[in-house]
Amino acid sequence: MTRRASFATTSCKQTCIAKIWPYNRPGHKTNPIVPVTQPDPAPITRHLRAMFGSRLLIAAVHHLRVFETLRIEPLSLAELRSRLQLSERPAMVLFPALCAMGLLAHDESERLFITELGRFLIHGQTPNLTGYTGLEQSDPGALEMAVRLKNDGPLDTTQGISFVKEGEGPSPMDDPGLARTLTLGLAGRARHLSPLVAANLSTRQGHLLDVAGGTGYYTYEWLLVNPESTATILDRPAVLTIAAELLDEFVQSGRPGAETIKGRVTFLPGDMLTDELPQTDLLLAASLFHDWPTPTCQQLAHHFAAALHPGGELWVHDAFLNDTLDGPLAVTDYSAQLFWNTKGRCYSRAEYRSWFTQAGLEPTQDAFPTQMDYGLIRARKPD
Ligand SMILES: C[S@@+](CC[C@H](N)C(=O)[O-])C[C@H]1O[C@@H](n2cnc3c(N)ncnc32)[C@H](O)[C@@H]1O
Repeated sequence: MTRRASFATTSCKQTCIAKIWPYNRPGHKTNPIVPVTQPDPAPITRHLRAMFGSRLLIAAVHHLRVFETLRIEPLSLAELRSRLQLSERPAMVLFPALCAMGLLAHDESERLFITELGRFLIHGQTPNLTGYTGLEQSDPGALEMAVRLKNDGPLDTTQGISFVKEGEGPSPMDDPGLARTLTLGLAGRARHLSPLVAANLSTRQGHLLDVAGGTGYYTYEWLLVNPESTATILDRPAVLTIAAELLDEFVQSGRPGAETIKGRVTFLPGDMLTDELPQTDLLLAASLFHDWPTPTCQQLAHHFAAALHPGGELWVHDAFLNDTLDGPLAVTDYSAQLFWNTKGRCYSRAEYRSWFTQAGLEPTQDAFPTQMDYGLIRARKPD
């Protein structure tokens, strides 16, 4: 879908009060605490992330010359990657984005080809728009995007990567000032989405492990809906300092039941990649996998599966690519933003399901949209 068409759909949502995903899903209790309607802020994040999609477009046309490479014949993803010398991650960010923009498509043999629209981006084609797009080719963001695509990330990683702690190297999440900035930067999103997530997660008496829980809002909201349950929030120590401050505020909010939450939450400072995880009934991975490359996601899926009791559930709250890897545009733009800022990207539900199956879990086919182009999927550990 083109950006224009996609935004046109959004603008209806923008002006209407979007209906939040039904709380009365069969088998799930209605959550009386969450208001039934509130506006979806997705247009704001879509416009923000469109900048990263623009950088991909300019880099593809002028610095990687994707359209020259494909002009003779359609190519498989593997062949195109090999000719452009792109690693898996940048390829899985760039080509779904160009498909979502309507510039490339897959033929019946899964080969990528240039669409009629995309032909305007072939140098030497008459008429073409490469002179016009070329006016932006020296934009610093586009130049840097080209570098990151070719290098699978920034050239200088000595200060560490946002939202990521891996191994012994420095991490912004272990620096008190940066951890505060980055965690509070996510607080508004978490505050808005957490009641929707809590309303869709299973309602049960038991324990929730919120891995890489950040602000902790997802846990606090779930505990409000599940007054007999307990929870653990695992994150880096500097992040949990902020989560504890936000919990104090939450407890004093005057919301019914909020005063009971403090005694039901455990903060667990640690490293989710290497530490043994506490056993749990539900495990929430909110905006977690998208910070990591595929092999780490596979490793995390095994690690999380091992932490679940039989019959326990792994829930993922994230933005998902189409299984056909051709959109949606809002998510390919988000994937470009994550590619720029983290070690990850957006993944399709099919990719998640394959990791969960390999880890011995049983993924369901359910998909529960929340807001801001996010949704929930889940997998169950067999009894
Ligand atoms: C994108 S944030 C998501 C936070 C929260 N789940 C949310 O949705 O708002 C990723 C979180 O992962 C945490 N994290 C990164 N590497 C980690 C590690 N090795 N162990 C534990 N937490 C880690 C970061 O500190 C950060 O809070």
